[in-house]
Amino acid sequence: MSVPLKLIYNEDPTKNIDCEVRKNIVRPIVTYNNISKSYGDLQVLKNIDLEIAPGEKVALIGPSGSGKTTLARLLMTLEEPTSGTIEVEGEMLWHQRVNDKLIKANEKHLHQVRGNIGMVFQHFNLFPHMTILRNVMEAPRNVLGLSKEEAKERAVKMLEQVGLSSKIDAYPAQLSGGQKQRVAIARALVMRPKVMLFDEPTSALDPELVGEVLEVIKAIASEGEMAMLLITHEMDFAKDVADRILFFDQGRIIEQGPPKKIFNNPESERLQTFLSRFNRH
Ligand SMILES: Nc1ncnc2c1ncn2[C@@H]1O[C@H](COP(=O)(O)OP(=O)(O)OP(=O)(O)O)[C@@H](O)[C@H]1O
Repeated sequence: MSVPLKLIYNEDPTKNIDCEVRKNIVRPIVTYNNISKSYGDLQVLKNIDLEIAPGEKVALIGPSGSGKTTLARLLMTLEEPTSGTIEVEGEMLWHQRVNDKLIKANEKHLHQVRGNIGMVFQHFNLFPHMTILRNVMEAPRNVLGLSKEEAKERAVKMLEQVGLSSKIDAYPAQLSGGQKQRVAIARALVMRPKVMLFDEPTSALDPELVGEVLEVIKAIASEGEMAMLLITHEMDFAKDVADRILFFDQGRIIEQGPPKKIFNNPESERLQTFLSRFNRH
């Protein structure tokens, strides 16, 4: 089925000024359409519209509790929106009721979508009883149905890419936090996702281990193929890696644009205040 191409970010010319991506005609890989999310009386996300282009690196910054993780969890289908839709490659993630008519999401596509999104959280959640190699081979074997040899070949390559070739026979308990997180990254990448979500991947690490993980993510980002949504409190990292920064506050995108603009010429007072806290450190 052909999906009409559209010029992304052109609905509101005030958004993403200077953004290179705007000049290109691309079908977004991820589209949030007027997404709201509430937990009881607490409205955590308010009418979010967001399109991410294939290969685009988007960083979410903002105060604690502003809704960044919730936005990522919705894409992983770990949560359902209260209203609005999310589409991945033009297919929506949930059934929708429009004018009392139920429009069903395509279950087969939903399954594919989940396989196309990799996620790395703050906590690594490795299987403690399996070697590093087995940890990375597990999903290619069980989800993709690859043979043992194929899964092993892929996993070994991935572990090489994150600098852990020498640790393939070790168990998670024998690794540092930074190494564990690099295994978690390899485990997500081995599935060859089209979109990678990183939710504060370094915030549970000792400060001296943060750099090695950020370097690995930067290297992956520079390869260019995957779209990335990065939730981070590391401003220099966001500046280096992202094509576009979204500043979130109280469930809304307050300001967005290329890193240069966001960090050098923030427009809104809220963003200026937020950034001044980091500059003081
Ligand atoms: N399952 C839940 N039930 C109730 N409230 C929730 C739930 N998950 C998140 N919240 C609330 O939603 C708000 C947004 O949380 P979220 O984790 O998305 O923010 P965040 O911007 O990622 O914060 P941080 O930077 O601290 O991780 C918070 O007030 C949080 O307490």
